Amino acid sequence: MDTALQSRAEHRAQPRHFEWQYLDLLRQIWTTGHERADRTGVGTRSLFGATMRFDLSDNAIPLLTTKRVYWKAAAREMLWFLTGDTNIRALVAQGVHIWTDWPLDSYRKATGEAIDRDAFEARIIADAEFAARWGDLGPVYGKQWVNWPVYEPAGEGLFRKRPQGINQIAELVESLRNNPGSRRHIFEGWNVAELDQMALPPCHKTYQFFVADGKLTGLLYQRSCDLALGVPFNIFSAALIIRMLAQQCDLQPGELIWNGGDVHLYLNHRDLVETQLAREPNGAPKLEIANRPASIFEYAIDDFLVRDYAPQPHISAPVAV
Ligand SMILES: Nc1nc(=O)c2c([nH]1)NC[C@@H]1CN(c3ccc(C(=O)N[C@@H](CCC(=O)O)C(=O)O)cc3)CN21
Ligand SMILES: O=c1ccn([C@H]2C[C@H](O)[C@@H](COP(=O)(O)O)O2)c(=O)[nH]1
Repeated sequence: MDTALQSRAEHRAQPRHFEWQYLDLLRQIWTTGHERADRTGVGTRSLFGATMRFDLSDNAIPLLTTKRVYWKAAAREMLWFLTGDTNIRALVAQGVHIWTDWPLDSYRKATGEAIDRDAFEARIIADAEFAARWGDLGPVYGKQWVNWPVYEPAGEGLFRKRPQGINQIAELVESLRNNPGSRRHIFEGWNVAELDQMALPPCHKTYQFFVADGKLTGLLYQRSCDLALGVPFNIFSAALIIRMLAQQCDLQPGELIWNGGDVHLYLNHRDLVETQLAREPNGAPKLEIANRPASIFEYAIDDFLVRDYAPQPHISAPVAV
């Protein structure tokens, strides 16, 4: 940078709070989004193609401050993905309810039983057989990330499934360590052949990474984005996996770049949108990772500490199933 530019940059006012990107998108979609019917029957306002960038240096973490985000639920979900598990039982046992509505909906439709969510979750925890039958989401994120199925030729035009699939996360750690300049640092959830077995096809489907100057930057492409409920979790989780990968690969955190495809607000989120847009961001939350486990698969929830997070009150909103 020439010196004139540099000194101008140094004298620039404080950068805008990271959260304005989110609030601006919320306002833009609510006021100008394309209104349409959607799969859930709720209806949305929608915009196609959006980007947000978050600086992760100095432990900064993109956790919204204009409403409380239950980041531990998102962190537990991320750890659950990394185990390869796709059954909600382990989540429900930890008090994480964000995936319960989909198996519950299938169960109600299949049996006609008008069971409520708490009773369904209690049965999932109490009865392992019931959980195996009704709690599985199919080969969603965790399965594809750490055990992407591989079929090998078995002669005479037949194929056999390899006992162990591809662990994309383990391979990514190796490639970041051994070939940082690669343009192939990707993990992918969109297994075309298995989409029809999934409770929901992946939304946060593609993650790509970039190493420069000892820093790890990650880009998430999310095809479908519930801006009010899903995205606050998704940006936290994406930042979290960048931080875990950086730690495992002796890199510093760089940036998170979030790219949304169909970014939408459900029509029944009006109260949330109006309440949240009347608030202003405050403070700079930090994430500390208190331990360095031997591998990316060995983090525990207590390894993650969020500091300087004093958000405004939670705003509840219904989830479209
Ligand atoms: N319509 C829709 N939006 C989503 O965000 C979403 C889906 N469906 N289906 C699959 C997963 C599940 N995810 C969810 C589901 C629910 C919440 C939710 O209700 N969040 C509330 C309360 C969280 C809590 O109680 O821990 C929130 O205020 O963040 C968030 C993400 C993200 N995904
Ligand atoms: O991590 C997630 C998972 C899901 N969503 C949202 C995006 C949509 O509102 C629904 C998925 O519906 P599709 O019809 O499959 O697009 O869930 C999210 O924002 N984040």
